[in-house]
Amino acid sequence: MSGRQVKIMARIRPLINGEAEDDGMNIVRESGKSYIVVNNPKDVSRSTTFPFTSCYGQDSTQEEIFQNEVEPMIDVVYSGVTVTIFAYGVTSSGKTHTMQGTKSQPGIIPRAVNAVFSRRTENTTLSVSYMEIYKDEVYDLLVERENAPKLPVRENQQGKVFVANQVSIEIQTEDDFNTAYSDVTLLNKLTVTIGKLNLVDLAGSENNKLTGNDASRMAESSAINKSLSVLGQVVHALNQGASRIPYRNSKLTRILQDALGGSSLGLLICNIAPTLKHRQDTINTLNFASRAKNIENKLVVNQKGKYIYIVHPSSFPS
Ligand SMILES: Nc1ncnc2c1ncn2[C@@H]1O[C@H](COP(=O)(O)OP(=O)(O)OP(=O)(O)O)[C@@H](O)[C@H]1O
Repeated sequence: MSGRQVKIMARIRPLINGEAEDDGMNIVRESGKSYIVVNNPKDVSRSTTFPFTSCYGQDSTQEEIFQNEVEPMIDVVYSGVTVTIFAYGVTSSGKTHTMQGTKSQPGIIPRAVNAVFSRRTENTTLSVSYMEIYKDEVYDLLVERENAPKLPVRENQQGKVFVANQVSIEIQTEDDFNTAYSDVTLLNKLTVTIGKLNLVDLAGSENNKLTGNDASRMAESSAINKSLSVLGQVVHALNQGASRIPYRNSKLTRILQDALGGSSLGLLICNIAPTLKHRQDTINTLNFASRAKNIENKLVVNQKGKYIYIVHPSSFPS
């Protein structure tokens, strides 16, 4: 992580649902560097190349991603460092597979929880809370939806940002976590915070087509669009060492301010689909990553919804 606060990596998912192999993209590895080349079938000379510190191809495994990218970060969590891991990409690009996975191919969240439990001492307790950001307002998902009040985002005297009035439940075992987790997975999209480890599964980004005349949907799209766009600006500003980081411009970045800033480490995973059909989405996602890396590009993103799930370990003196 030397010096860089947010590392950016890419993962190309395998072909699914009868998709045919085509020459949509390939990974080039040269002199210790790796690049994703997004091909332009009409004009090969206009293919686009995106450099990444780490690229994972269609045959990558959940295990190697966890071992290479995530496990070293978990090792520092108990030493007090905040780590935030984001999965970003369009619908069906593999975000949920990467973060959550399946029973036979568990992803980052269950592996990270397992790793956190295995490093826990007798004096550590874990509790969970979870919340949703919807139209830039925060709701408690442990409270019945109809009764759920908007939760205020506050700052304590030390300037630490927190979500006030949140319900949290203690978990004693990994099974307790799995029970809570299986409930929350019904909710589609989530963020997990394990103490000082935040695992963030952003909802699908897609081209921002604000069509139709459904005012509520348009408000939703535009709030989501803004929060992702601000996230890009925050990641970019952190990487640049800027003096002003625009955390306050959205609830998502405000809540993650403590996680993203200071001495924290981050990993942004860009999930992409392999075929030419997804070419424009892929370019949008990689542009998002590039923007964070200060490569000149434009960003147009949209996102459907956002849920946040938090596990807090606390240590007590023995
Ligand atoms: N690395 C992978 N290996 C095997 N299958 C994968 C992989 N990545 C994605 N898939 C499969 O591709 C499909 C879409 O992936 P996934 O549901 O993770 O996408 P998503 O980005 O979370 O989409 P959405 O934003 O719509 O929730 C799923 O059926 C998933 O199992």
